[in-house]
Amino acid sequence: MSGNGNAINTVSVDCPAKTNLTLHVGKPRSEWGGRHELDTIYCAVSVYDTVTASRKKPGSGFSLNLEGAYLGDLASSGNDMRRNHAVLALFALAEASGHEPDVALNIEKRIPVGAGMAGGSADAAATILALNTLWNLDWPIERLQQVAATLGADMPFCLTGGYARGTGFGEQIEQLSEYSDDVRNLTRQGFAGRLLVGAYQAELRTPEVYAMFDQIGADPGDNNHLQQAAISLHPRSGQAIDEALRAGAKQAFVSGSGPSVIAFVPTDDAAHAVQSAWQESRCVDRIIATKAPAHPIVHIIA
Ligand SMILES: C[C@@](CO)(OP(=O)(O)O)[C@H](O)COP(=O)(O)OP(=O)(O)OC[C@H]1O[C@@H](n2ccc(N)nc2=O)[C@H](O)[C@@H]1O
Ligand SMILES: Nc1ncnc2c1ncn2[C@@H]1O[C@H](COP(=O)(O)OP(=O)(O)O)[C@@H](O)[C@H]1O
Repeated sequence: MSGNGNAINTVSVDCPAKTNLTLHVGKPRSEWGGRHELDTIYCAVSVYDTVTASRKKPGSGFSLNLEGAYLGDLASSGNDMRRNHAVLALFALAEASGHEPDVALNIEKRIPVGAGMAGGSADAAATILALNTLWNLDWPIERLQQVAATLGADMPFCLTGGYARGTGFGEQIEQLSEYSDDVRNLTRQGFAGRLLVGAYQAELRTPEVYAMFDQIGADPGDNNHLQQAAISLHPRSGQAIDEALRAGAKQAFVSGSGPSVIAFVPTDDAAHAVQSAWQESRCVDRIIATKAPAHPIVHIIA
């Protein structure tokens, strides 16, 4: 119920994108549908999609509206709305909680699509968090993560943001405090604070990147074991990493399955130098300046 005890009709959730500060990939497991064993440190970054969920007339079904200047393959008229990850999350939580999916979903997309930043998983997590309030479920995060884990490997993390260690196929989450040894160690290495995202119009399909990893493996010393596979499929990402490190980035790497590149830039000079290097070499299509870590934000609208 809202503060004055009336039924809630509209909830919106800002949900951040994710990157992987480390991503160690093991063997594919048949019992996980071929997904690989992972040991990863997830980190949410302050590029947000906003999902707004509003009640609709009983029996009227769901609706979905997408907004944003960079919708990638979501913009094509052929994109099946029922396969949108936010809609899959609506149906999964409706099923788990015994509700009808009579909800209007509006997604304001800012997270690059197919970029290795879990934009789809962020929208699914935002939908779950919005419905948890809209339907007055008030379920604990662990129960919501159980529903999310049925939808995708990195969805459970998107419900909490911040930092977390992911194991299993990425769905087993251990939240990490900013003061934990893991995070302090990564912060000391420069994996924190101000960053630039080098984004692309091109998208990489996650299964293809993992399949390429199975073929070519990882370079020794790569924090992201999918990095060489992503670069082999999208060489401009490798150029962006080289340009960023040469210009003074503390860390630069492919975000998850890519193609987007994350460059941590601790000073104004480093940020300006990386921005100029990327613009002059035209090795990225779009630059987003942001920071890490970040967390989802729930707003009760009406
Ligand atoms: C690579 C990572 C790193 O965090 O994220 P992105 O960079 O794509 O955002 C994740 O593992 C992506 O998670 P997610 O995109 O949810 O994957 P899912 O939908 O569960 O699986 C899509 C496909 O990716 C491959 N996959 C995914 C996870 C995993 N541990 N091993 C895999 O081999 C499988 O081919 C699977 O069928
Ligand atoms: N709400 C959504 N936002 C982004 N992508 C979505 C969404 N729903 C379904 N998808 C599909 O998921 C694919 C992967 O998108 P995304 O999660 O942004 O990338 P990644 O898996 O690389 O992090 C996209 O190509 C798109 O077709």
